[in-house]
Amino acid sequence: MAAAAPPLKDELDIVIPTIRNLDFLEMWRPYFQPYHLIIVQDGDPSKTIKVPEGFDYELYNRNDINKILGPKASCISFKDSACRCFGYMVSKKKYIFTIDDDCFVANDPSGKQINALEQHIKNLLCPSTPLFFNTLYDPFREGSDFVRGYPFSLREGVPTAVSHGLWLNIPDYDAPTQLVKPRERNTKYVDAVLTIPKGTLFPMCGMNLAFDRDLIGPAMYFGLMGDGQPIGRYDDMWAGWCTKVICDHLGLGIKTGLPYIWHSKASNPFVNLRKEYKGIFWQEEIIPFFQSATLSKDSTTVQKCYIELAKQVKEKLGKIDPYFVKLADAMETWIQAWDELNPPTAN
Ligand SMILES: O=c1ccn([C@@H]2O[C@H](COP(=O)(O)OP(=O)(O)O[C@H]3O[C@@H](CO)[C@H](O)[C@H]3O)[C@@H](O)[C@H]2O)c(=O)[nH]1
Ligand SMILES: [Mn+2]
Repeated sequence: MAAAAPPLKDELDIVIPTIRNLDFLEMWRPYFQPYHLIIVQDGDPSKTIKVPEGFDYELYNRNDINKILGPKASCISFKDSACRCFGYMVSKKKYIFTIDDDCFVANDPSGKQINALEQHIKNLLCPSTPLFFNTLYDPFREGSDFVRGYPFSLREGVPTAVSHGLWLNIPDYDAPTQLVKPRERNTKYVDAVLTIPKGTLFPMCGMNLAFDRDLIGPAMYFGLMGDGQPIGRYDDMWAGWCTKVICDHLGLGIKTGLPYIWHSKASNPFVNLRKEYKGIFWQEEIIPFFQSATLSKDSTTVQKCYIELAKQVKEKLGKIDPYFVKLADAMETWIQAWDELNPPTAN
C-alpha cells in the first residue's frame, strides 16, 4: 500500500530566516523534504548560503527583496530575524511554518522524535476554543474532550489561525532573565495544547511557529527591527500582539504548547540586552495599548483591521517615541506590499 502523502504537502511553505549555513536541515530532512522551503537570507547578499541537496526551495537575499518590493522594501527588517516575514508575503500557500536555523528535532519523554510540523498541522486543522476555557486542555485531541459544564453552543469552536510551538533546552528568555540564569535549560515537556483565551495577549516567539496565511497572513508583519532601529527582538512580539487583537476581533483562535523543538544556541545576552532594553520599558505602555485596542465593525478583513490598528499605533504610541510613527508607517507599507504581491483573486 502506498505511503500516505505528507499532510498539506502542497499547501504549506516552510520559511527560514538565516545568516548561517543550513546544515540543521539534515536533521529535519525526513519531515521537511516533501515541503517547499522559502529561505530569507539576511545580512550580506554577496554571501552564498549553502542549502543541502534534495530540498525544494526558493532563496531571497536583500537584493531580491529590494528588487521585488522597490521602495516598499523599507518595511522589511535588515540584520534581524524579522526579515522572515518577507517569506510569508511571497508565499503562495495557505499555510506557513517558520523555524530558526538553530532549532533541531526534539524527543518526547518516551525518546521518540517529535515531528513538529505534523503537530502544528494538527493544531491548525482543528478548531480553537477562545470563548470558554476547557480545563482538560485541547478538547479536539485524541483522548480528550469538552468537560462537564462546557456550553454545547460553544463546542464547535472557532477556526485556528496560529499554532505557537515551544522549545526544549534554550528557552526564549529576555536578556535580563538570560543574564541572571545563564545556565537554565528547559527540560520540562508539558504534553498540552491550549487555546489562548479571547481578550488575553501573549508573547509570540517566532522560533517555532505556524499559521493559516489565508486567515491571518497580513497581520503577521514582524515589526521593523535590526539595522537603523532603536530596538530588536520585539519583531515577533509585535506580530503576536497585533495578531491576537485581530484574531479576537475576527473570531479566530491561537493555540500554544506542543510541538516542542530543541533550541540549541543561546544568543549573546549582552547583545540581546542592547537590542531589548528600550522595549523592556516601552512595553509597559505598549501592552495597555493592545489590551484596550478596539477595532470597528467595518474592519471585516485582516487588512482593514491592520490598517486601523496602524493608525491607532501612530496616534497613541507615537508620543512614546518617533519610532512608533515609523513603525505605523511600515505597517501600512507592509499591507500595500502584501496586497500588491497577493492581489485578491477574482471570485
Ligand atoms: O541578524 C540576524 C540574526 C539572526 N537571523 C536568523 O534568525 C534566527 C534567529 O537567530 P538566533 O537563533 O541567533 O537568535 P535567537 O535569539 O535565538 O532568536 C529568537 O529570539 C527572537 C529574536 O527576534 C526570535 O523570536 C527567535 O528567532 C536564525 O535562523 C538566524 O539565522 C537573521 O536572519 N538575522
Ligand atoms: Mn536561536
